Amino acid sequence: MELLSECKASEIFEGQVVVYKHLYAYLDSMCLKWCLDLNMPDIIHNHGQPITLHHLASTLQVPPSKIDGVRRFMRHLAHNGFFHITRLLHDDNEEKEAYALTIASKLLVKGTQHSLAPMSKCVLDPTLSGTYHFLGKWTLEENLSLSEISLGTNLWDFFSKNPSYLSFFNESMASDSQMVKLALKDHSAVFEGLESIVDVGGGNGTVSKIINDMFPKLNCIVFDLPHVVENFTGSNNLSFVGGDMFLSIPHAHAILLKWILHDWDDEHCVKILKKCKDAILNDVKGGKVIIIDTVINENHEEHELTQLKLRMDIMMTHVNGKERSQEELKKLFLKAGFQNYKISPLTGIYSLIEVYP
Ligand SMILES: C[S@@+](CC[C@H](N)C(=O)[O-])C[C@H]1O[C@@H](n2cnc3c(N)ncnc32)[C@H](O)[C@@H]1O
Ligand SMILES: O=c1cc(-c2ccc(O)cc2)oc2c(O)c(O)ccc12
Repeated sequence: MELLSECKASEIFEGQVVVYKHLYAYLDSMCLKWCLDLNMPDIIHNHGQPITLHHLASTLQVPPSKIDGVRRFMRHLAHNGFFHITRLLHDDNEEKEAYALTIASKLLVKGTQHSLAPMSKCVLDPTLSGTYHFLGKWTLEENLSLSEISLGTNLWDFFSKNPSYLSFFNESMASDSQMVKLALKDHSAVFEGLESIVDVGGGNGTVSKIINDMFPKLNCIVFDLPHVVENFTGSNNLSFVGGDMFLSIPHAHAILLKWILHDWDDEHCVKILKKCKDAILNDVKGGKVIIIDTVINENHEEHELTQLKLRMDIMMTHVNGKERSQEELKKLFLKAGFQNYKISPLTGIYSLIEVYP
């Protein structure tokens, strides 16, 4: 039987485009990796003005046979918003194409405050990204996370056994957290009046340092697994404490969970939230859990934003986590014994949620 006998040829070709777009989508990621491996954003930034293909190729010492390859990669990246192609008048009075940074590629320049280069390097790392070849196996294996299937151990144990990956991951999380700094500026009221806060799963303390800079009198405790925090030292109002959030969380006025709940399945989330509830000092008014996480809002946001969040949802299989809708989060809050919550959009991918006991 011909499955498509009822369809017009044009519809079949549209279907082919859908399939091929998905099939080749990983090449977008590979081009991004190419661009970072060759330091393109830094080279253009250091050049101080749009750079011609010839100049780019000579800076990189690209052999003549590959210069056209560079042009094609740059064309692809420009088409996807990473570079502007402008025209420069050369000494010989001839106009030449030149590449300029866009906001997206400025975010990939290394060593700047808002650099997402560490995040990109981590996500594109062959060992970590290679785990996604096992999604089929993940589906058929009861309970196991993708990391357990492909790396042989859960992600947090993998990091404890591979310290270079741990700092790689921490730096990538820290680079994302600098973006949160931009967003929190307009939401500083959530921290007002608090005397202490525990940043659960706070990694190298980037978010806590941001909050501490905004509120120097606020006592911030970065709480993470012992091997994660063992080499960090705090300062006046910022300290690092090692422990396990499933056992006990230090007491404070507020508990912060940034990018924690989406790392876990519902059962673990309820356990974490119950421990948070126990940790909120009950002799204070205004005690709460502050959550910074991704919330899927399919019917009320741009298609592209939902698409990104749904991709992240697939990514979370590496720890058996997931991205949730407001309704799914509400169920977790109520199950953990919380009474009330308030969700505000923060940035593109983040929402800010205050949960009250
Ligand atoms: C996705 S990272 C988020 C880091 C940080 N909150 C941020 O957004 O930049 C999750 C963090 O949870 C920590 N973590 C995992 N299991 C934990 C546990 N049982 N107790 C405390 N922290 C844990 C990890 O070590 C890691 O730093
Ligand atoms: O951006 C990431 C990337 C990871 C990641 C992907 C694949 C692996 O094999 C390991 C790590 O994990 C993340 C994560 O757990 C999170 O909460 C936020 C972002 C990312």
